[in-house]
Amino acid sequence: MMAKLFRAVIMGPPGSGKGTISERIAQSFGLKHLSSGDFLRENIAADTEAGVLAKTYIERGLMVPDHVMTRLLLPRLEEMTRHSWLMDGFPCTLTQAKALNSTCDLDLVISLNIPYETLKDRLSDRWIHPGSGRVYNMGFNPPRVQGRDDLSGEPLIQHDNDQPEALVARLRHYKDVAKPVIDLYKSKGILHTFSGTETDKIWPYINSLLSTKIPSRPETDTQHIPLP
Ligand SMILES: Nc1nc2c(ncn2[C@@H]2O[C@H](COP(=O)(O)OP(=O)(O)OP(=O)(O)O)[C@@H](O)[C@H]2O)c(=O)[nH]1
Ligand SMILES: Nc1ncnc2c1ncn2[C@H]1C[C@H](O)[C@@H](COP(=O)(O)OP(=O)(O)O)O1
Repeated sequence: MMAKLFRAVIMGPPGSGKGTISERIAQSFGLKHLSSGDFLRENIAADTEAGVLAKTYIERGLMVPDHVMTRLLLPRLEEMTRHSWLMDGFPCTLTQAKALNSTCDLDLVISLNIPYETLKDRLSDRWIHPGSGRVYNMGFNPPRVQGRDDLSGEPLIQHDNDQPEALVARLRHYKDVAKPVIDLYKSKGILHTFSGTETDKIWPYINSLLSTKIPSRPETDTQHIPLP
């Protein structure tokens, strides 16, 4: 018999570790990791109508408008009716949260609360493989060969909007738009907030919370794979 499906969202400012923690959750609990940034990049690469539109905003370091995001993501979620998933990067705004609400019932929302200084240090040290979206940090998870992606060997790049000047504006914007979303999930009783400066210290708390909510891997009957 298939276990109950599980749907979760992870929220947090840029650099808070959503991508990093989502990968750990996906590995440990067998949820599919869905990322708004990855969906956008796939659509841009495939030159879809929404992708072409989204590109004009992303290139300027702007948020993609709500109607483009919902047009892009909701059909993908509707295809996932038989899967458990964890969504990273969506919803970002109250309009997006309401649209998501009308498509599915969330079981849990994880909100990451990380000090500004920590975000600034991490992002100024973040390197990305543009082809895959794989993320490195020169201190925390460096690539095996400096400046090169572990799998493809291709060069890594840094985003202009990861630099401190752009980051201040991105964080201010995140705070403004995320607050009503966080309030909404709090009022639904599904919000869990984790604060700290290190992913490795936050992770055990998230892991134990999810262990109480997802007793076994939802789409297989295998045991949790413990993380190193
Ligand atoms: N030093 C340090 N770096 C970390 C830690 N956790 C994550 N990182 C790095 O910090 C950067 C940001 O982490 P991501 O997982 O990309 O964060 P995100 O919230 O998905 O960021 P956005 O995609 O910008 O929204 C990456 O370079 C990570 O490798 C940590 O505990 N310590
Ligand atoms: N839910 C959402 N609403 C609006 N724009 C979004 C969005 N999710 C992602 N974007 C935009 C912001 C970024 O310009 C771009 C890339 O997303 P990302 O990979 O999550 O961000 P980052 O560049 O901070 O690592 O897409």
